[in-house]
Amino acid sequence: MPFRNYRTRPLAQNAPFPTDEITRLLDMARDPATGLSLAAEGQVQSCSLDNGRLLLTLAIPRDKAEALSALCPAASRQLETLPGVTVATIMLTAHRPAGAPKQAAQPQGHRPLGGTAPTEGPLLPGVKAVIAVASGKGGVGKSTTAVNLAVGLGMEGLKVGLLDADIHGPSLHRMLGMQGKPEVVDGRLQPVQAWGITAMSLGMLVDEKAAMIWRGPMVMGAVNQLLGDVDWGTPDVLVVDLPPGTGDVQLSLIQKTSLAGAVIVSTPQDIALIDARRAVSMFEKVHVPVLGLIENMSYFCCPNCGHTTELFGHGGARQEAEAMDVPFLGEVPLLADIRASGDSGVPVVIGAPDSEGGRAWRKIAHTLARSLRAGRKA
Ligand SMILES: Nc1ncnc2c1ncn2[C@@H]1O[C@H](COP(=O)(O)OP(=O)(O)OP(=O)(O)O)[C@@H](O)[C@H]1O
Repeated sequence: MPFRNYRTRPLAQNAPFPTDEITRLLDMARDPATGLSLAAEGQVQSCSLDNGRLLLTLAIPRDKAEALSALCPAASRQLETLPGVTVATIMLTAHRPAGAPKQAAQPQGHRPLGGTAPTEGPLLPGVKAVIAVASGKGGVGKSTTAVNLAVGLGMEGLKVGLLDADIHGPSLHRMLGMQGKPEVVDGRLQPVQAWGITAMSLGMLVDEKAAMIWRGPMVMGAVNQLLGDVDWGTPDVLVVDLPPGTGDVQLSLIQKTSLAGAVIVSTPQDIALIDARRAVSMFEKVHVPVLGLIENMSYFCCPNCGHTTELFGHGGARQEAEAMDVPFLGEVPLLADIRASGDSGVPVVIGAPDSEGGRAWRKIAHTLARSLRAGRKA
């Protein structure tokens, strides 16, 4: 079994990952009827050990996903015989079988992390509302917005979950200051508590460099698992931070959950607004209500003299929202404090709730909370 891109963390003291031993143990959980095994079919994407919790991510052929996921519980038990391992979790992501023709991207059925049987049907049955935070263009502050909105909704008294579905660049765990690996209880990943909400990011589970090169089906497999295999409980709202653009993750999320709506983040720059328009139009085409547009990095306010500069122009998102007939939710300035809060893991709505940035996001969270409570569009 090829071991590529795995993180070398000692399993037992000072020992490297015993790759041959892992392969041998996975092979012991072979299906006697078909001869299939995770060792023969899987490619290791990442492998890590933290406080006795082993997390192994395997890429498997898409057409064997169901048969192989059924082997996960037995394979996990085998891995738990390794020294230093108390709980082993196997996460499966799918890839196209070699030589198979490319197909239009389609989300796959939900495949469990080691422990439970495959399930069908809509994911997130206990979640009352799912809100996507999206942007057409990268780097406009979508993740920063998702974090501050989610925590802001929590401050409004709602029970909130936050999912980082930005598979190619997960960052929420850092913005929330989350460390270590999530717990696994009864084969289900437990979201981590931070600042009054619960959150889960792929960045806590796999090697980020490995995830960066994942292609369509693997990305969608990972999203399905983050939705279906995490014990989200019964939050009032699950905020999902999407990757920029209109690709596989957006498609998977739309097909696998019933989205209550999408919030689009843009800077006032023309180029970002053109992409924001594309994002709005994608959600409208699939009948997902656009809850509104947020203008981030709206203007720069000098912390020394208070002078305001409109670095990327100003007011473009408000005009765009009017032109597209979607609500304008508000503008957030470009502030050094906001950048610093993202790096320090303390969201600005917590660290500086009365700063300009803190006030702006709390106001938007208030508007969204009101509309969620009223069960109607903001
Ligand atoms: N209003 C703001 N003021 C200052 N810095 C900001 C602001 N919004 C975001 N940033 C900073 O800009 C950078 C990019 O933000 P963020 O990661 O939220 O963008 P993104 O749109 O999610 O990016 P990606 O496309 O990579 O997912 C981060 O360093 C963040 O701290």
